[in-house]
Amino acid sequence: MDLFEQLAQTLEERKSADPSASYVASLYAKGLDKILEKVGEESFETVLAAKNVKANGEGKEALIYETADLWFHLLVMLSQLGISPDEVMNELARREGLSGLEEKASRSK
Ligand SMILES: N=c1c2ncn([C@@H]3O[C@H](COP(=O)(O)OP(=O)(O)OP(=O)(O)O)[C@@H](O)[C@H]3O)c2ncn1[C@@H]1O[C@H](COP(=O)(O)O)[C@@H](O)[C@H]1O
Repeated sequence: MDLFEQLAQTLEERKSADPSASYVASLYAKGLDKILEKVGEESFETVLAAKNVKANGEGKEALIYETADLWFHLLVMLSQLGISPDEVMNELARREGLSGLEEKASRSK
């Protein structure tokens, strides 16, 4: 089992956990809008961290930290909506070897 699958299993288990004892359960209890707010916040923080690396060549650890926060909150969002990380992986696998430029050009044909 890979880390995403393992985490997805933990997130599923947290659906019946006490919100006062689990961060994930507290997010579920607050609802999808709160989860989406966290995804937006973590996306913004990831972009800021990446810009800092670009400007100063420093802060790669901060960028890794923020990216982990973002991936984690995306997994919580997917879990809340009943979508497994495997389904996203399958979509990426389907695209493997398909040039993004060719795919975009084929849309207008
Ligand atoms: N990977 C993570 C993980 N990454 C980040 N976070 C939490 O995500 C939150 C994001 O940070 P913020 O500073 O934005 O949080 P905050 O200020 O408390 O948020 P707001 O209340 O302001 O919205 C922090 O509380 C982090 O601890 C995580 N919490 C849990 N996990 C995984 O989820 C599992 C289940 O967690 P619990 O449900 O808490 O047991 C854990 O065992 C971990 O594997």
